Amino acid sequence: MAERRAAARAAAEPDFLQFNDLACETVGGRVIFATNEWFAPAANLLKVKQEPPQFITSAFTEFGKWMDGWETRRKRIPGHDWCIIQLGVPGLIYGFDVDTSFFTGNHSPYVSIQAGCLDEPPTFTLDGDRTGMAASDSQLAAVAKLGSEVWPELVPVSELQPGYSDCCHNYFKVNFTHRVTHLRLNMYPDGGISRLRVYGVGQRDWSSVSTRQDVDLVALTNGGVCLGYSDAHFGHPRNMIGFGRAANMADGWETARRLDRPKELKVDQRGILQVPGWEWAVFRLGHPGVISSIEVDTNHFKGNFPDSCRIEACSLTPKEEAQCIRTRWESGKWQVLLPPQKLRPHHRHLYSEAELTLTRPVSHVRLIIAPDGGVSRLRLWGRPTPITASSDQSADTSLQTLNLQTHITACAANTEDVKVFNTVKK
Ligand SMILES: NC(=O)NC(NC(N)=O)C(=O)[O-]
Repeated sequence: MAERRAAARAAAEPDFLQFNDLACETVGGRVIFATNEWFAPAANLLKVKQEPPQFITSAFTEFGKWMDGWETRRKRIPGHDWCIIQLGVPGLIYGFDVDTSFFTGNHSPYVSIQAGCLDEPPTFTLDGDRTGMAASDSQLAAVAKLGSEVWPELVPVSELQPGYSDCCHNYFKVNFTHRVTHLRLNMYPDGGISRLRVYGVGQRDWSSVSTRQDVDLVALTNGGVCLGYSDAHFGHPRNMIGFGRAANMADGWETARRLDRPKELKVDQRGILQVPGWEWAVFRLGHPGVISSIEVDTNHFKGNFPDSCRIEACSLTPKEEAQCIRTRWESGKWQVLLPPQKLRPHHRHLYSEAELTLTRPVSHVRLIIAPDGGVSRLRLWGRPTPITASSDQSADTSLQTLNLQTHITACAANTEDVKVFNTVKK
């Protein structure tokens, strides 16, 4: 019953929720200006997903009811409230979730979102105004220099549902093909919003990166993105490419226990479990490159780390990528990058060049774990390879080519995979 409910919920959710949150505080997203923050600060909008909005009936501050979101005072002057958010990872935006959890009777009735595409980040941070008056003239003048009034609209003025649990997610799909660095979130005329999730794919400026410098090519901050997976029961694989080390198990990739594990377990000469099934996650690198070292971190996974892992890689054109997504990544192009490795609990596994079996540039990788379990971080260190017009991977860096429709297919396929996984052995 619970599974059926989860499947129905997943079917109703938009596909863009599979992408990365480019504004979250953990990737460096921050609010640089808010017209008013009387009841609750706008910084709450960007809290990490693992900290869902709370409501504490008995919690009050000297300003009023404590709320876990951004809440302005009831406006008694002309205008509307708005704030400016600097994305932690500039990139292409595919959709928003404006979450109004627990704002009932004080939620913002209308919202719109504008995009800033700035070459130079502003050098100031302005504190939100808690006095209940309008932001000062000098604050507004500084913000006006950003041009926020004229920024293009990603979400036109739209009605918001209040924060009851069955309608608090207000999803907005976006069709905008420019790299976004900032957002202006407008509330009409005032009120509260608990969280803003900005789903997209990072776009790093690679011109400043030397081809002789090792970088984590799959990092979210460098434009890496998860394009498919077999199971994400407890944690999404995109968490593995997040910033720093994982805060806890929820900040990693964790699958359900596979039901096809043999009743009696056996190991081979290397001590690796002999099991019929495995779980997988595919990533596109932020830039094609030659991978020279790998980190697989099972931090926090102590009784539920995978027995072993291996990594495969390949180089795909956007057309080939679309085809792979349609066929659920069963393409024959995969080649072994890291042969099977026995894993340890709660441990940072480092693999050097000598242990890797591919020396050519790749654009996609597939992490395979057996039989199931959790991995908190995956780091793929390597050198970005120069892109020539004739190169196979020429368009891979232009994430504008990401085909959302094929991604939807992959997500639908994964839902099916979860069903298949419960009854059929791989
Ligand atoms: N009970 C309330 O939530 N009142 C007010 N909001 C807060 N946070 O106190 C309001 O009406 O805007």
